[in-house]
Amino acid sequence: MTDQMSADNVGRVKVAVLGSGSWGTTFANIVADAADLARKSGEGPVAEVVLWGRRAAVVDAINESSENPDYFPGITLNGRLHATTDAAEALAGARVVVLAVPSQTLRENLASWREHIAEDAVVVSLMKGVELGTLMRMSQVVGEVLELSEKRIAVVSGPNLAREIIERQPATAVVACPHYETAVLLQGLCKSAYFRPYTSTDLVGVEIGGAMKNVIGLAVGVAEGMGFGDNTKASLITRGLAETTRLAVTLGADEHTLSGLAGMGDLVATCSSPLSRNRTFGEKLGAGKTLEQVVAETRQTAEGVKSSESILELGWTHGVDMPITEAVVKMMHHDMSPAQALLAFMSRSTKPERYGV
Ligand SMILES: NC(=O)C1=CN([C@@H]2O[C@H](COP(=O)(O)OP(=O)(O)OC[C@H]3O[C@@H](n4cnc5c(N)ncnc54)[C@H](O)[C@@H]3O)[C@@H](O)[C@H]2O)C=CC1
Ligand SMILES: O=C(CO)COP(=O)(O)O
Repeated sequence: MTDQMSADNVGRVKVAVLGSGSWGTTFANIVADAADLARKSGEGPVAEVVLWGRRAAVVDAINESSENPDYFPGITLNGRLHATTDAAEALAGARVVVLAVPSQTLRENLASWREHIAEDAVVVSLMKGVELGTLMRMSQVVGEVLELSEKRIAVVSGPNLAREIIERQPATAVVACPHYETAVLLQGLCKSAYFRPYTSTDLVGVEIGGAMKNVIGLAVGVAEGMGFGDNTKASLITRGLAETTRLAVTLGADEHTLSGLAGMGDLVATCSSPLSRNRTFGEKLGAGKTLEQVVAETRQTAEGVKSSESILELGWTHGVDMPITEAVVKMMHHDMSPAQALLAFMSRSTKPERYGV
């Protein structure tokens, strides 16, 4: 897709969504529904959506009965959605490539997909994590492995609990790309009757908001599991947003992004919803289960568990104080009990409400 190309002269666009888990399936369905709307109205680009998945049984079910029985049994997907286990087939001719795999496997996935990704494709990350070791945001991993300029890398993020959106409940999101026209084009591809995307050029703010809300969601879940009430949870959400904003702004984000959909919006959705995997993970831990028990019970990706470590290191590297993230890391990775983590958090030295950047 060239920089000059606009939404008006694109016409048909092949969109490959890689990853047929909870969010990949849901996002593919959004784009297919958006294409139906565009087809009917004659306005905007019309996407042909191909979903790649690892498991043949899931792919067959999508193709034969428009259902993903592993994640959303009983929900009818858009009938035009086509699925395949062959990444080369999914990627052939795709001008938009959407990535929906766990953050920590992205690098190895991209290495195997790279040769099939068209040179002019725009690559969109749906992931909310930070890579362990490199401390890179997902768009940075994409840029490094695929050697893409940032103009061809975008992110979609926001308060988007997949279960609600697959039921076609109204939701909003942010499509972020430093190249504004690309963000507008992608906005057109996923705007449906129930999904309203806004544009942003602040990739850093949108990605840090998405990754951090998982960590804060874990902390709020722990508080819930320990039996604490709304004051405790509101305090964690608000101080979590302050922590998120400190980190994001230090990394170059616009402060306003963090009070938008990809910051506060997603934080509120995740921290309030029993549908959130991160919040549920924390809740089980807070209620007294061991980390091993909770890990064994968790089938879907709870990104904050691993990303809490990389995010804390990122904060430390840039001299950002991250007390909630630190408490989460101690519980997730250093055998600290929720009660000990709470004590450590509450007994820190007192501070002004606003400090740091
Ligand atoms: N589920 C949700 O409501 C939302 C999730 N996200 C983000 O989307 C990303 C993906 O999450 P979900 O789809 O929810 O997770 P999921 O656990 O539901 O699905 C992950 C998918 O990746 C596949 N997968 C696992 N390991 C893999 C590997 N090594 N190579 C290739 N594929 C592999 C799984 O088979 C599965 O299809 C995460 O970063 C998450 O934070 C973002 C917005 C909403
Ligand atoms: O990102 C999400 C909501 O926007 C999904 O949250 P969980 O990964 O915690 O389920």
